[in-house]
Amino acid sequence: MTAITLTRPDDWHLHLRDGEALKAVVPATALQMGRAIIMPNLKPPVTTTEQATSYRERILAARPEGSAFEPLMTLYLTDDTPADEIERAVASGLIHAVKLYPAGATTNSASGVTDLDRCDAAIAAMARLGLPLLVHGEVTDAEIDIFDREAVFIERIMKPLLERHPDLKVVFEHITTADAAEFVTGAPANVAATITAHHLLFNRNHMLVGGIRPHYYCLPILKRERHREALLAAATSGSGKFFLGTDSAPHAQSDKESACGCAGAYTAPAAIEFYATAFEQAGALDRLEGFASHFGPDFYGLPRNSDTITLVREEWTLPASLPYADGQRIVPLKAGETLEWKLHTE
Ligand SMILES: NC(=O)N[C@@H](CC(=O)O)C(=O)O
Repeated sequence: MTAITLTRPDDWHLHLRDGEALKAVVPATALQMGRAIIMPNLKPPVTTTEQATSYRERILAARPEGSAFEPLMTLYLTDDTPADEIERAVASGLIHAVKLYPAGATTNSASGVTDLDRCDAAIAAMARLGLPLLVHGEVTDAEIDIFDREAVFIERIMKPLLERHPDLKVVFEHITTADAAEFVTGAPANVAATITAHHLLFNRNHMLVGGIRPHYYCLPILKRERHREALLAAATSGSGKFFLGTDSAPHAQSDKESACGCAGAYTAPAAIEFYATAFEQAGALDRLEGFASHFGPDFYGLPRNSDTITLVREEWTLPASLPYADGQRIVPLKAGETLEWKLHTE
């Protein structure tokens, strides 16, 4: 095949940051995606409808001329999120989900939830109003090995949460293990998952063999090959429970290439190309459109996009780095490497 045309995809998990960074990263996503679920882990986090509404305005202002890209906003759940904030969020029509970060799990998660019981009223309101909870599914206990944190989360947090709120719509974000893929497959229809392109393409050897490659360091961390295979099988299964969420997470080059580097892979500049590569490797390019463009809006109860994009089989090389905020540079994943699929642009 030399070209494929798809309904325009959406990104159901995206970090855009704020301030000057917006101008640097919003256009990359706006070129490919119709909409994106915008993560609220700013400093300070986006915890109110009012904050999310003004953050949305700043994102809209960073779109390229003529772009119809639509940011779908989220709120950051804290121990103190009141149920009436959930009602305000739904009434606004601009907030499409609430994000659960266990306190300390990842970048800017210090204000995250310490005990889910404390959020019970807010979560009950979400279940009642049909507002999805997006879950960073890792426990943070110091004694749990970083490679086991997702699997332990399922038993300790996810299952009890769904037992208490069986009607809650839950997206298990950026799943990285066979355990999570199996859990979501067996769960009722109100439970779905996003999968990143990098977890479909890479395992932990790519990050650690022959030298430590900080641009592959993200959370949840890349796992062993058998987990990558299970994720690829889930993504290409045709199940509507699995859909595209890049978790593109920009950090300045100096913050990644550091003695204590930040977690996050910047994949937005070639997101759909990365997914096409993974699906082609699995012999499942015909399943890409469902995963990238149909199942996400179906789960969120939104219309599918009505326009299309075309990918062509054409070699191109990702730049070694790109401009970022405050005169800094940012290194995309697979910087300087050649890709085989390219988004066709006029
Ligand atoms: N994925 C990451 O490694 N980092 C994300 C946070 C997150 O989604 O965990 C970030 O905001 O940098």
